[in-house]
Amino acid sequence: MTHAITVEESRQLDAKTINEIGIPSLVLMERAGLKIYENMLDNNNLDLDNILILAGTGNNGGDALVVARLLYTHGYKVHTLTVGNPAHASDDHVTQAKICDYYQIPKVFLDEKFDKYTTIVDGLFGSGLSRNVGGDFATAIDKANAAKAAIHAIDIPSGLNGDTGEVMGTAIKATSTSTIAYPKVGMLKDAAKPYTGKLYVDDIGIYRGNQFEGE
Ligand SMILES: NC(=O)C1=CN([C@@H]2O[C@H](COP(=O)(O)OP(=O)(O)OC[C@H]3O[C@@H](n4cnc5c(N)ncnc54)[C@H](O)[C@@H]3O)[C@@H](O)[C@H]2O)[C@H](O)CC1
Ligand SMILES: [K+]
Repeated sequence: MTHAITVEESRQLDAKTINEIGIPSLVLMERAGLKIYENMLDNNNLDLDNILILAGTGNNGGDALVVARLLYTHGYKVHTLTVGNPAHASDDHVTQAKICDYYQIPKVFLDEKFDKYTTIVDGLFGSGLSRNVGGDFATAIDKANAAKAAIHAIDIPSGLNGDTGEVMGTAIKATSTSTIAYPKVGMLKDAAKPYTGKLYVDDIGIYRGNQFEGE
C-alpha cells in the first residue's frame, strides 16, 4: 500500500526540508519540474505536439513554469497561461517567470482557445488550495476539462481536495498526475480516480521521516 499523507503533512514536510534541513525551495522546485518533465515524456497517453501550461501564482505554478522551460528548451511547442494576481505571486514563482521570460516563451491569456493544444499542464493549485474554486481559476479549469487535450496535473489536480478527494467547486480531470513526495490521502480514494488519472509519485528529496532517514 502506497504511503499517503495529508495536505498539512505535505506542507510540514516541505517546511522542514527547507527551513530545518536547509534544502532551498528553488532546488526542490527545480527537482520537481525535472521529474514532472520526465513523467510527461514517459507517458504515452500524452501527445506533446502543442502544450499549454496553466500556472497559478504560487509554487504549484512555479513548478509548472519549470516544466514549461524544460519542454521549450528541448524543442517542444509551449505556451504559458498564468492565472491570478501577479502581485500575489510567490518569490519562487517570480524567479521561474523571469527564466521563462529569458527564453521568451510565448504567453496566452484566458480568452485563448484551448482546443488547438494537444496536452495541457495543470499548475494552478497544489497543496495551497484553501477554498472553493471560482472566477478565472474555475474558468481555466472548466475550459481545460472541455478541451480535447489530455491534462497532466502537478501535485494535486487543481480543485480537488487533497485530504477528502472531494471537488471544491470544480476540479481538473487529469489523464495523469505527478504528485510530489507522497500521494495525498484524498487522491487514493475511488471518487478521486477520474481526477488524478495515472499517478506518478516523484521523490524530490523531501524529508522522509526519521524512521527512513536513520535518525
Ligand atoms: N517550497 C515548497 O514547499 C515546495 C512546493 N512545491 C509545490 O508548491 C505547491 C504549494 O505551493 P503554494 O504556493 O503553497 O500553494 P499553491 O501554489 O498550491 O496555491 C497558490 C495560492 O493560491 C491561493 N488559493 C488557494 N485556494 C484558492 C482558490 N480556491 N482560489 C484562488 N486562489 C486560491 C493561495 O493563496 C495559495 O497560496 C505544491 O503543491 C507543489 O506543487 C514543490 O513541488 C516542492 C517544494
Ligand atoms: K495542480
